[in-house]
Amino acid sequence: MLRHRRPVWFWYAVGAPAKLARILVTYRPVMEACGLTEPPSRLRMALAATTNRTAPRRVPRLTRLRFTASGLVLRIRMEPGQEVRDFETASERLRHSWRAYAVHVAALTPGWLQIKVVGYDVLRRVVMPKAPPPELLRVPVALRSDGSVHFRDFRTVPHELVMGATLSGKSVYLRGLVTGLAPQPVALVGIDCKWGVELAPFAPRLSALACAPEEAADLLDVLVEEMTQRYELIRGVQGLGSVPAESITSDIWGLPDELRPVPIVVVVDEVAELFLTASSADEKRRDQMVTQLIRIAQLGRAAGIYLEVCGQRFGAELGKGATALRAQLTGRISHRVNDETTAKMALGDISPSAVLAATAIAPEQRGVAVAGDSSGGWSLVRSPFTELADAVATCAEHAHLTPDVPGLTAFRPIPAATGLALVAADISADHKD
Ligand SMILES: Nc1ncnc2c1ncn2[C@@H]1O[C@H](COP(=O)(O)OP(=O)(O)OP(=O)(O)O)[C@@H](O)[C@H]1O
Repeated sequence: MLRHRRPVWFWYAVGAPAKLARILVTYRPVMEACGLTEPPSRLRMALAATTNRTAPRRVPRLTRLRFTASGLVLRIRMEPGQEVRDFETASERLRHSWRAYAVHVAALTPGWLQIKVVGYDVLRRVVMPKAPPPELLRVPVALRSDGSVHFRDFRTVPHELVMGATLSGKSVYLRGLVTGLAPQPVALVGIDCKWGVELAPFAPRLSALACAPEEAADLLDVLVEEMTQRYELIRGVQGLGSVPAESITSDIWGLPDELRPVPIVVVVDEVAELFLTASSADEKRRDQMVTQLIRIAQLGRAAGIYLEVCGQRFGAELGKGATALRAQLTGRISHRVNDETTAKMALGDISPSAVLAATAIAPEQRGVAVAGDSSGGWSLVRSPFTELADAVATCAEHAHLTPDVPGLTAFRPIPAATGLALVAADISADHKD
């Protein structure tokens, strides 16, 4: 992966035009050499026989070619008898034939497919493409190896598990996520049993923070209570006689704007700490916490409560409830892991090739991860490097947006009044400058 050391501008100035010329000139011979042609039709063969010639084999038609920041995208019409898997199997051969860094095949409509020819290693130095207008709860968190953007979309994938060995890039990934969510009307809740070292710097933008297992247990109880109240609200609105049939809702998103509670994103850093016990009293608390986490994972989506759970390892050996919780976390991100078992914990139920890809991430590829979801799809991604100072500055800048969730007030790390005072001080300092 770290072979191509040419700067990105080289791709625009030299690589892209050269690649275009190579593909156009060699398209037919490459298709033939890669076994992606089909025998001619009977009519063609008959016509050719009348002139004593041999009819050429049918080549899938290249109908469109588009430049992107990282390569070229070919739109291809397949010949009868071909399927997308033929091209997927040949992708390594196509890659070498066109001297590309990577080739990704994707199905379009029946009979059509797209081939992304990636010119260089886009994950070596992550440059995110121009951001589309921000959408609520949809944050561009990483770049995929095919040059497209990987979004953390809480409305599509409500809960996610982020795994990785120490120094693999989990915190940088979380920083990017928090930075993306900070300007949105979302309540951020942190559970960081590493004494708060990872999440406490974001305190101005957090509606609640727990830095010890005892606090985490209380906070989770409050979150479950909040979830229950939201369900009661939804049920109350459903029960109103005046509600037209088309407005009946089963989650907070169908509620009228003035009634809809603010979505809550709960970030749990180092989940294994929640499972650790030293005494039988701890065990009771642990069981209660895990049950509450599982309840949020099972029922939170409709109530607008989402989980982002991070850890170095997350398997059955953590104790009762660990596998049940993991099964509810649909989104999976696995950074470099120390052993295959850990990769299997994160990605085993997604695809064996995803497990292989995660175990192949080298220690120097910090921030590189395999992103998968339970649909079986996965891709290699890398988050852009976000400095802690930048993430902290974004949180301070948007401190005034921190929603006041009444149940969470006791856990708010910086009381609302102080947060506003900080912003006011910031603004007056800016004016003086
Ligand atoms: N996306 C990235 N791009 C470039 N460098 C990165 C990236 N992610 C991580 N790094 C580098 O790796 C270092 C460690 O990353 P990070 O602190 O996120 O690891 P971690 O998995 O949270 O480790 P720990 O579990 O020990 O806290 C960072 O300080 C940074 O230098």
